[in-house]
Amino acid sequence: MKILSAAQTRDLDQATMQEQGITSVELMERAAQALSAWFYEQYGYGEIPEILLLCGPGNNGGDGLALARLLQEANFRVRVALLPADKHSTDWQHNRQRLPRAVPVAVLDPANLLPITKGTVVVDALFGTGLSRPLTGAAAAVVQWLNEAHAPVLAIDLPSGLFADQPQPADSPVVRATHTVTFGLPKLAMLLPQNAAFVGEWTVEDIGLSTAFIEQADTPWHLTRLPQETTIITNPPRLLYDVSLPRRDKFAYKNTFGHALLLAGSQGKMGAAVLAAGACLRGGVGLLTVAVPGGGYDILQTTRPEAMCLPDKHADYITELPDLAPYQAVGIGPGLGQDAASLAVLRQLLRTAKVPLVLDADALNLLGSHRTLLKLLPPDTVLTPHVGEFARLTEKARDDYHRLELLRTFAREHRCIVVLKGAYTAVADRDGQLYFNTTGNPGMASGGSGDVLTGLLLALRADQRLAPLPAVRLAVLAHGHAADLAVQTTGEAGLVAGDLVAHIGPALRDLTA
Ligand SMILES: NC(=O)C1=CN([C@@H]2O[C@H](COP(=O)(O)OP(=O)(O)OC[C@H]3O[C@@H](n4cnc5c(N)ncnc54)[C@H](O)[C@@H]3O)[C@@H](O)[C@H]2O)[C@@H](O)CC1
Ligand SMILES: Nc1ncnc2c1ncn2[C@@H]1O[C@H](COP(=O)(O)OP(=O)(O)O)[C@@H](O)[C@H]1O
Ligand SMILES: [K+]
Repeated sequence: MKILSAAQTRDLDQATMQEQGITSVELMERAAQALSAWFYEQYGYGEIPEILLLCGPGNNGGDGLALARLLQEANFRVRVALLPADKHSTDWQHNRQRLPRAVPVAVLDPANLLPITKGTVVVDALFGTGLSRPLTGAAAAVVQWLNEAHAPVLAIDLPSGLFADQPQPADSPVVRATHTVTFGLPKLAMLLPQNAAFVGEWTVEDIGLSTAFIEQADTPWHLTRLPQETTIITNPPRLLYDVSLPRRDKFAYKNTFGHALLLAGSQGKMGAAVLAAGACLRGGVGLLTVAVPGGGYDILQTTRPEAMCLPDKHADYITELPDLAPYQAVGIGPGLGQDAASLAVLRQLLRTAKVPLVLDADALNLLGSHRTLLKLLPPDTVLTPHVGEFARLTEKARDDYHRLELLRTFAREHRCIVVLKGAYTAVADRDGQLYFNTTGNPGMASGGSGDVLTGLLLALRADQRLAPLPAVRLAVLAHGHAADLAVQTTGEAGLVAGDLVAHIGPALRDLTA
């Protein structure tokens, strides 16, 4: 799925009207119907004493007016408050006229904003994708008043004051919504941690926007999602995959799935090696060899009997690079430590490897503190930094948008695939395209989750049937999906990295086309 800019979103609306021969008012009606359906699902009859709709002067306000009518018809108690304005959009005027007289309408007086009654649900229909500058004056006063009321707020399309695709000044007011319902496609702003407090939970409502337009639209931003049922009616329903694991051939041989080498662990951090090894095995690798410090031999052999083990001559950390000839992919980093000897192993690996590499954790920290090594990265190497590790590889980002630019630039410059881990993990490839992952949950924010991802990436990079980018997108999607399956029994607090390993199998089964 693609993510479009605010300008492209406007063109998409136009293209939809032309393609389907409908007016903008009809499109607005679809939006309002989707919103009212959201209300019915969220709140039963009589559950909310009142819905207060705050409407701006443009089509976002028009959506609000149309929604007010539909909710009134469905017997919700509604009240409309208009932002003072000299001009209103044509569709706004149309829906203002259609609003039943029974709905009380007032114009907001920024100098005299009355308290919001407890229990009232507020709809923020002030501004959407048409916001052209930060909010000031009356609009800013209304937003501040709304935020101070701490009422439940449903934002239409976008929380007012938030730009869809670029940062707003730090001190400019933005509505803090509890929920945002957006149309057609998510907006870039919704995926960034810096906007989480404004956007709240979000959902995308399908209003039948032109798929032909979306298909041809040029954008660097994409989403990776679980398989979706086709909207075309087929019997049985067909699934559309963003990325998938090919089925295994009846006569499959372990070579097809590759022999992977994992270099991981140091004294006190053998758990990272065990978790990554477990994930690699559950990820379907043909054979796995794990190079560990000498002192980690028994641990690895006991916990992961399916893997072969190469103990280093040093007891506490890895000092030697094994002969790489047998392997189809190599992973390095989980629990590695940053000893000078391990740095030398990393350098030698980068110089000599002819197979796909996955670099994580301390391997990234070593790269960050010895940046001349970056020149040695073989093409399509996979790096899996979290935000802190990424800053060590590049620079401290000004904000989340700047970080995305640094990410795309880094991936292009070093011709590698960078997996920037977070709630919406972002995969950047060497062509400058970026894919946000949509699976996973906050239960993953505990030690070892990243090690599991490294192991799974290693397995899928060793799989001879998968190209680099699809393998990485699939690993990230499956990792989050494993967590979403596991959390159903463990709960978020109780989710540990080992649960992710245990659910990789079912997650990959769901992603097998
Ligand atoms: N165009 C369409 O066909 C559809 C549009 N939809 C809705 O329309 C919205 C976009 O509508 P518009 O393009 O009219 O834009 P908005 O309603 O988001 O805002 C535009 C209006 O706000 C004013 N404005 C912009 N920035 C301002 C600021 N900082 N301070 C004060 N005034 C400011 C503009 O001059 C204009 O009057 C979407 O977010 C969505 O909610 C939906 O109804 C779906 C269909
Ligand atoms: N709130 C969250 N929602 C979804 N995924 C998350 C969340 N927090 C962390 N994750 C995922 O968990 C993993 C954590 O990896 P990392 O930061 O390396 O931690 P660790 O080193 O403890 O394993 C990443 O894949 C990240 O995307
Ligand atoms: K809004």
